[in-house]
Amino acid sequence: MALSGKVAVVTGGAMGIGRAITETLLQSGATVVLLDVNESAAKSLLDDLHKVYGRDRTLFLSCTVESEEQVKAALQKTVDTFGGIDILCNNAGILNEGEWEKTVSINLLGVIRGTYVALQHMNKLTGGRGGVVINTASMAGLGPLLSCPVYTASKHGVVGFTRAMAAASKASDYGIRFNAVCPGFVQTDLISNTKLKLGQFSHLEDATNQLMAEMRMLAPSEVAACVLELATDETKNGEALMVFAQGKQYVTFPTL
Ligand SMILES: NC(=O)c1ccc[n+]([C@@H]2O[C@H](COP(=O)([O-])OP(=O)(O)OC[C@H]3O[C@@H](n4cnc5c(N)ncnc54)[C@H](O)[C@@H]3O)[C@@H](O)[C@H]2O)c1
Ligand SMILES: CC/C=C\C[C@H](O)/C=C/C=C\C=C\C=C\[C@@H](O)[C@@H](O)C/C=C\CCC(=O)O
Repeated sequence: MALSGKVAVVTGGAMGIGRAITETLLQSGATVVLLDVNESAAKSLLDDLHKVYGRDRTLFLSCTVESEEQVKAALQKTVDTFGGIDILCNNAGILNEGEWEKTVSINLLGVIRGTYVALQHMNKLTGGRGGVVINTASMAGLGPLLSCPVYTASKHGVVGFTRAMAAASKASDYGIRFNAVCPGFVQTDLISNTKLKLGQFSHLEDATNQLMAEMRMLAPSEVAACVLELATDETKNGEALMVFAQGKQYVTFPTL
């Protein structure tokens, strides 16, 4: 299988897109460590996964991506348990325009934190074995969602950070590829009760619902399949892969 012998870490791996990524990577032969704050969801998922994949290829570690200490401990535990890290999926994210600082803290700072801590373990220049980092951005990381400006900003930041890290890694010979997956609307808890999550922009919910209807919904597994493509195609570095109901498309960015 494509990922046999590989060790993957998935943040926000207990639910939604992260759960689908976890399952897809396991199906491809990887060992998966899922980090999440939702212990009940994670433990329920682990029970299901153990029945299918056994107990030796999955591990749940309670960890918020907002905490440097917890992320460092979780990734060290991963290395101590499984010998290294080959794939990091910075997937954890929230939608909350009312608590916009928390949105930035999780969606953007959490991606930066996970990347920088994992770099210490993955970088070939510091004893790592290289690998790939896949960041879950959004179509809102490529174009503005009028009802959630801060979420949009956080996801634009994820795309920019991913592309810059890809260039830095290539120029520095870290041996690590960096890519972003940019889904449209996906049927998960994140898009439930959006009116509450839009804060001062809740009056724009209808416009977003209209866009949702136009773009139609994705299943989490469709996003996970694109994550697997970015993980296994070693020609992909610095890419942003758009995923929408009609298909998928790599973004062509302007050359400055
Ligand atoms: N659902 C969509 O329409 C959509 C579209 C594009 C991108 N995304 C992005 O996909 C990612 C996953 O979202 P989802 O739709 O699966 O939502 P979800 O709410 O179903 O899952 C998010 C997971 O992240 C976990 N999480 C939240 N805060 C955390 C933290 N501080 N530390 C660790 N884990 C944390 C949650 O417990 C949950 O398990 C997010 O980055 C989101 O922005 C979602
Ligand atoms: C309320 C937010 C819910 C979920 C956030 C999640 O990340 C999903 C995002 C899904 C889609 C985002 C689309 C962003 C589109 C913008 O670029 C918009 O300004 C363009 C409008 C229509 C695009 C169609 C077109 O350009 O032809």
